[in-house]
Amino acid sequence: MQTLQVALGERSYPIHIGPGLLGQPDLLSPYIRGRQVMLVTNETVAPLYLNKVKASLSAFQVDTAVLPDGESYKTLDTVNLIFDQLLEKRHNRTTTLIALGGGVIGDMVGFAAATYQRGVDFIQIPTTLLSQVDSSVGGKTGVNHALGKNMIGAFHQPRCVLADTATLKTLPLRELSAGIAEVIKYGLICDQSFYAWLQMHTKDLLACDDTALGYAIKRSCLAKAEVVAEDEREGGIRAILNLGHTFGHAIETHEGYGNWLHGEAVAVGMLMAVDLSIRLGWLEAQELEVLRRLLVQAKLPVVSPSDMTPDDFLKHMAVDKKVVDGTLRLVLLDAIGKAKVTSDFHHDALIATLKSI
Ligand SMILES: NC(=O)c1ccc[n+]([C@@H]2O[C@H](COP(=O)([O-])OP(=O)(O)OC[C@H]3O[C@@H](n4cnc5c(N)ncnc54)[C@H](O)[C@@H]3O)[C@@H](O)[C@H]2O)c1
Ligand SMILES: O=C(O)C(=O)C[C@@H](O)[C@H](O)[C@H](O)COP(=O)(O)O
Ligand SMILES: [Zn+2]
Repeated sequence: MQTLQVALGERSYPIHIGPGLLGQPDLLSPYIRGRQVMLVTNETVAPLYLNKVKASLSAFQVDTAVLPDGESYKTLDTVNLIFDQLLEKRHNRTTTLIALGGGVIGDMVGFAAATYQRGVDFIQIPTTLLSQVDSSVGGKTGVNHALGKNMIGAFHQPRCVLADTATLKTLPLRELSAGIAEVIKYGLICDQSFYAWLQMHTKDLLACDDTALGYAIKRSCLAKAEVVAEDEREGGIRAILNLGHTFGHAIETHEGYGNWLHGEAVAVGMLMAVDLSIRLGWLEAQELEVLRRLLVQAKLPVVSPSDMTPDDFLKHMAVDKKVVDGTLRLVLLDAIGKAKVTSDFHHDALIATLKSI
């Protein structure tokens, strides 16, 4: 097991990464303050891992909520099902919510924890690659709105993150690929040598090789922990974690939540960000092909949805959370490993990118 730390003063917390961590009581109990625990998962993950986690919590009053599975259920109505359980089982302010599942469960449970009785503790047990490298860390929680991704939410940090890499053995290949998209993001925004490593080892990640997965998860969490420690609430630098997301969220919203996986939409979005950075003269032209090859290797899409026009993109991008006073800001690259948030691009260049990808 490897342990990283998210350094946020009194809200600091560990990220434990390794195989076989589920079912170890000592990794969870130090982070549970009261006697009550609400273990929340979904219909797919429950038969796989719920009993194992529950068995490790025998010292507590454990209640469970099993939610429907899918991005289309990442809504206030589904979060309300968590509140129903919490109230029916009389959970008080010392309760701890535990999110067992992918990013959809993590985001919703985090939001329920941020708002139940004005805020209670929660723990992340991520079981997808995407949630182990990204969504379980950093405290962004929330739900989707029909008009925009993650539009309702709160910053609320978990008390600890337990990433059992053995759970990835049951993950469908398409979901593994979606997680690799966020891993590639870290190479692009802050680590050129990790990006080069990914060119060599993406096939190992797809084959669920323990060493490769362990390294990629650790490197990604380290990058995210550093950025979050510097800028917890996205006043500045944290926005680089949004590379490809302004385009990607537009795809997810337009296509209907769940039809394009988050990682798939981000993959095409990153290609757009690289294409635009090249058009602006900031990045070497060859980088578009390098990224395209890597995404293809990772079995990710490299073309935007056939039914989306540039106007469709612009409509959705206009509600992006990085928009300031009506001005769109994008995360673009000055070099591989060097991202910036900028509004310094010509509208025609953006349209050319939207048309060409
Ligand atoms: N909060 C953040 O910082 C942040 C960061 C990135 C993404 N996100 C959000 O995360 C969500 C995507 O997360 P995701 O990719 O984990 O998707 P997901 O939560 O929908 O999980 C993907 C699928 O895998 C299933 N699953 C989970 N673990 C499994 C396992 N071990 N074995 C078999 N099946 C398993 C799930 O039930 C689901 O069907 C999006 O809503 C995105 O917006 C949030
Ligand atoms: O943690 C962050 O900050 C991120 O931007 C990570 C992203 O991968 C993630 O998809 C996040 O939920 C997007 O945030 P949003 O603020 O654009 O909704
Ligand atoms: Zn993301």
